[in-house]
Amino acid sequence: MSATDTGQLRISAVTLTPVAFRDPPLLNSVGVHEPYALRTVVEVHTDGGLTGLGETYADARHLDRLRAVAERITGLDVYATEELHRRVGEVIARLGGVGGTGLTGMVTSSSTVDRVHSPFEVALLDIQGQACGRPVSDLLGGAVRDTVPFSAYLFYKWAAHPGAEPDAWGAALDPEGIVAQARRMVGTYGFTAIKLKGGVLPPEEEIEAIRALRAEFPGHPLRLDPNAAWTVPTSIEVGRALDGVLEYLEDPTPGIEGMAAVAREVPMPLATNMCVVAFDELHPSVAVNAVQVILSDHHYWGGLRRSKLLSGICDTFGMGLSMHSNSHLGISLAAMTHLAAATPNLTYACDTHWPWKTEDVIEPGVLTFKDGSVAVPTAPGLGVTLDRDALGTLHEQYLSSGLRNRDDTGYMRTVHPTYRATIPRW
Ligand SMILES: O=C([O-])[C@@H](O)[C@@H](O)[C@H](O)[C@@H](O)C(=O)[O-]
Ligand SMILES: [Mg+2]
Repeated sequence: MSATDTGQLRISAVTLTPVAFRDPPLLNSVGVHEPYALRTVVEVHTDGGLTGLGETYADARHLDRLRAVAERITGLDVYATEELHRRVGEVIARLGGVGGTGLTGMVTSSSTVDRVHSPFEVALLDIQGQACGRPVSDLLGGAVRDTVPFSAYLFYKWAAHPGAEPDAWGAALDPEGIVAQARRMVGTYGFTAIKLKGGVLPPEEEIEAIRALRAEFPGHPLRLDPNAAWTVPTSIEVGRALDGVLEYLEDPTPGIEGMAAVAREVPMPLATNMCVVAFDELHPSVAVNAVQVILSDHHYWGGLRRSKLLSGICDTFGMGLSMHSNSHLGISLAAMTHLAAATPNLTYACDTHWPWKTEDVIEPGVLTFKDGSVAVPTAPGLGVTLDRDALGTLHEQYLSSGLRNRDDTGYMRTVHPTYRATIPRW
């Protein structure tokens, strides 16, 4: 009788594969994206022959922590995700130190244990789903929607990486460029909501870009996210100028106190993936009503089940829930889609960097966009399959790229040597 038949599915080995995939020169408040984005593909193997997938960051310190956890979980029952979390905690306590993942290149104090736990938990849920023949969304309470809406994620960008040929998107450095980018992205994917990554140009220019988007897309909810590039007074000014235009304003200024000061004076909800990125930051934020919308992200909120816990907390305290994204691949998109499908109070279109990538590690065809939404996979587990050739190619790319940490600021300095990532800048 196999391990699956007896209900005993134990972890027999873990494979961690860092990969690098091409990324355009997208600008943000701390610099510019390097030619490659880094991710780690996590494969958890079981004695029953099933393998589960997870995807996470690949910055060097994070990878070291993943390796240490991988050694500690052999033999663990795949249903024992609480024990997994405990063991990850033990490993992180032994290794010492916090931070050090270059998560977004932004200020963050996200819990290290949750961040390291996440891809293993996702992989275990993938295995559980395969074992019982149900999609991961069923393990999270069942899909309450068949498709998950995502938003167009616009970036100011250069036409090309220094010394390279222009990419297919071209430059976007003014309102016309941003509107052209939006037309192309909405036209290709059918997105019904639009987010602009700000914090790049002086605020009045970004206000102008948002107004141009409003004129071009009168029915699309709009969001602006300057990643804490503005002071409190500037944030209030921008918030008031965009009254009635934005569905929410994301991280205008740093910190819970600063966000609370802005929230008291602007007409729209404030959202964050910077000042509340871990469970211990929820209470201080709720106490001063710093944010009205949390952008969840299973990669640093501790996986899919802990993201559901976050959704319950948001519900309890009357906060809205949206979803954050960094550069990611298909394993993450599958996990995000299952989670969003099974989270009733996730009422905003989720962020995704998906349109910016041209390479992946999964076999194509399962995750496709129609009218801006992705159909929730119905196959057992996450419903995606690794493309081993692609995985090998992107791993080779990781080795040859020489990149081992995300460093948007350092890369910007190679072009503008005096550049400083000043937060807030305006
Ligand atoms: O990829 C970027 O440049 C974004 O700025 C990313 O790092 C942020 O984490 C993210 O998209 C956000 O919403 O703040
Ligand atoms: Mg953000």
